[in-house]
Amino acid sequence: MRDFGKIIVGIREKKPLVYNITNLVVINISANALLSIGASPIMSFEKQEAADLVKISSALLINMGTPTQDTIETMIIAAKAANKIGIPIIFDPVGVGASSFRNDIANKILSEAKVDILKANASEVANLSGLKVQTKGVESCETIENITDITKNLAKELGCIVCTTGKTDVISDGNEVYLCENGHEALTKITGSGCMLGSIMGATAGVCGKDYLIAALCACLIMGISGEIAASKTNMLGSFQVEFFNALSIFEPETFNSARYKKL
Ligand SMILES: Nc1ncnc2c1ncn2[C@@H]1O[C@H](COP(=O)(O)OP(=O)(O)O)[C@@H](O)[C@H]1O
Ligand SMILES: Cc1ncsc1CCOP(=O)(O)O
Repeated sequence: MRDFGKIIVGIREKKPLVYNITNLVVINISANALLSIGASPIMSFEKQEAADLVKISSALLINMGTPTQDTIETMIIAAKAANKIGIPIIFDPVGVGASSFRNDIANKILSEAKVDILKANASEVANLSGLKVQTKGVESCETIENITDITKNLAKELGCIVCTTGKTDVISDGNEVYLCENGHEALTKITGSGCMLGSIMGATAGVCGKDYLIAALCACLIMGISGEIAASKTNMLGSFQVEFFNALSIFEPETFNSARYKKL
């Protein structure tokens, strides 16, 4: 089962600090997702402390879900500091394609910083790839053909790992491609599933050495399997969220026995 078990144990042992500059909708659930898996969260928007926070963190998560001029500046400062000391950056371009403001922000971040993992839903990945795909705010709303090739090509173009989420998650470094089939539809009915996945990717990337392809795949498996476990306990969406956190908190190396993924 590759090194997934080692990653989950590593998170519990190291308790990696994940510095989240994320959106206002998910700030609490993302912090709780990290705590549930055994990592440590810090959430901050203030540029004056960005460089100091990077110094003590194992990974940086940048999520542009509720962008403001100020937070974007903080993201750029933090990202440059992260590049300097070599901690991984996970970038979630939430809602790119919905407004030209968001498109400009995503392009600015990608041109001014070296992102290690770009994690986005299919509409966002398609838009970043230059396809004019209809987007419904922050949700993916079209089935995009050839998403595997689009993901691989974007990874090659950006020189980073790209993880496209959906019923099947596609993860590529531009050469290798993994497909992760774990997950549950209930994950699409609560806000913040994709955002929590980005934060969890911060935890996996923070303990995986430099193998960010496996870190991204591992986070997708953790998310998908935990979603499946939660859905097996309840069909109520409120309880689903509680069960999802419960599943994260008792996730063990053996839990990866339910992993459904393949390498193309
Ligand atoms: N139809 C689906 N069935 C099962 N799991 C899904 C489905 N759609 C998305 N997921 C899972 O939900 C999580 C969030 O993905 P997604 O909804 O694409 O992101 P976002 O919330 O950013 O739009 C991922 O772990 C993904 O695998
Ligand atoms: C609803 C909403 N609006 C701005 S950010 C956000 C949360 C999006 O979270 P996710 O893309 O993970 O569902």
